[in-house]
Amino acid sequence: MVDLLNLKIEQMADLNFKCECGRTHKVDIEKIIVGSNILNDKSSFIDIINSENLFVVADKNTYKSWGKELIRLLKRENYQITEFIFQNEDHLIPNEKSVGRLLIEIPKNTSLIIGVGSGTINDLCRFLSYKLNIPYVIFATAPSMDGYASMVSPLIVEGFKKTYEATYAKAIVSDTQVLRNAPLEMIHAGFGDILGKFTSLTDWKLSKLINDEYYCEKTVEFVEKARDLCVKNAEEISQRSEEVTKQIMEALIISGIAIGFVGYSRPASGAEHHLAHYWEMDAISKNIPHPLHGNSVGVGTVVVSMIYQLMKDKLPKGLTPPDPEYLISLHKKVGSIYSPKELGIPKDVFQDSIIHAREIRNRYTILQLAHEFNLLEKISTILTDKFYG
Ligand SMILES: NC(=O)C1=CN([C@@H]2O[C@H](COP(=O)(O)OP(=O)(O)OC[C@H]3O[C@@H](n4cnc5c(N)ncnc54)[C@H](OP(=O)(O)O)[C@@H]3O)[C@@H](O)[C@H]2O)C=CC1
Ligand SMILES: O=C(CO)COP(=O)(O)O
Repeated sequence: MVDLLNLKIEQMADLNFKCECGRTHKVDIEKIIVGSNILNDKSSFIDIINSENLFVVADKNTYKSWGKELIRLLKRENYQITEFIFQNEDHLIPNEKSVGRLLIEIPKNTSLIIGVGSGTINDLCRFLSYKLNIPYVIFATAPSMDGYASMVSPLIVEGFKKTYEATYAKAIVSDTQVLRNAPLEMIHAGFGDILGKFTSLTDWKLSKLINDEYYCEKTVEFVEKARDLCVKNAEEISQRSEEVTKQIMEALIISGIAIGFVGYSRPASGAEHHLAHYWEMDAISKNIPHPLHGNSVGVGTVVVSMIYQLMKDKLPKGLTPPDPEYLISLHKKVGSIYSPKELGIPKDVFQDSIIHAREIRNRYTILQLAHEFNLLEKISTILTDKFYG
């Protein structure tokens, strides 16, 4: 039996074991690296790039943060490289236009796709890889979300954020020297995505108790252990030490692995994600900027924990919901935003999101339970007053 809770991150590559839950859990990722100054020691990752014709994808910022240096190194190693750097003036969106652009640019003889970036670049490269059946490796530039190790790609199609089946990265390569220098907001976003596990795991348990949904205790413990290590060191996050950056990155990778264990994003994504997706889609539909995914999830986690409090006499026995005051205290330690108003979510959008966010995914969460008790309007009014006055 695999001692899941005591594996080092690099030992999680290529896992395959039969779990007590009855399912076989797998990780089809050949290599996971969370190192330091790794371009100075190419032997740690170069074996993974055993293809000749590379298609390297980055955007303006990620090219600067790591892409340029990586491309220079790969050229020195005589790989054939076609590079495509998104030059968007605004935020790059994982939508039809971006997927189409990559399809236009990718050479026919590409044998490996290399993404240099965080969530959006990773999802675009993963989707391209899946559709074209060409492996991809992600060089991660920010510890901002938990999708590096997952096998799904949330994309915006016709304005709607939907999670598409995709594939694992062949390898995840990250360097704490690069990660710790990402904008602080992105590090806070990663922490927010990790905080989200307080409510996503509670929603999963809720559905197990109410609907007898499949539930894996080992997966839950695996995610909780990584989450709790980050939480323990929350105060140090803004100092960007290599050690804490590594803990955040590893927790994010573990959360992605948990998605793969289960086959869909249940361990990582509950009502807090549905609120975050709702806010993001609303902003995209109005062509206005939106907060980073993880920053929205971090706020959504506080909001959802308050919904749990408001619903406490309706919860099944044995469910322990997260405490909003505790979550707020963690945000304060980190210095991250915990109020939807401060995050820039318009009052009317917040009010509607409490009522309608449950509709964007077919997943049982506290929002669904509140809907069944006809309480969503009331909860929406209470929380809107609380945050917006
Ligand atoms: N597949 C999955 O399971 C998951 C996917 N996601 C998805 O990930 C996306 C969010 O990812 P997230 O990483 O938060 O945001 P983005 O990938 O959208 O990144 C925001 C911007 O930050 C910039 N950036 C990245 N790294 C650096 C760096 N080191 N230095 C300077 N700038 C940098 C980039 O530049 P620029 O401004 O030039 O664009 C980037 O576009 C969402 O679409 C979300 O749905 C989230 C969780 C799980
Ligand atoms: O963002 C995710 C996990 O952090 C993916 O979640 P969804 O399945 O809700 O798109």
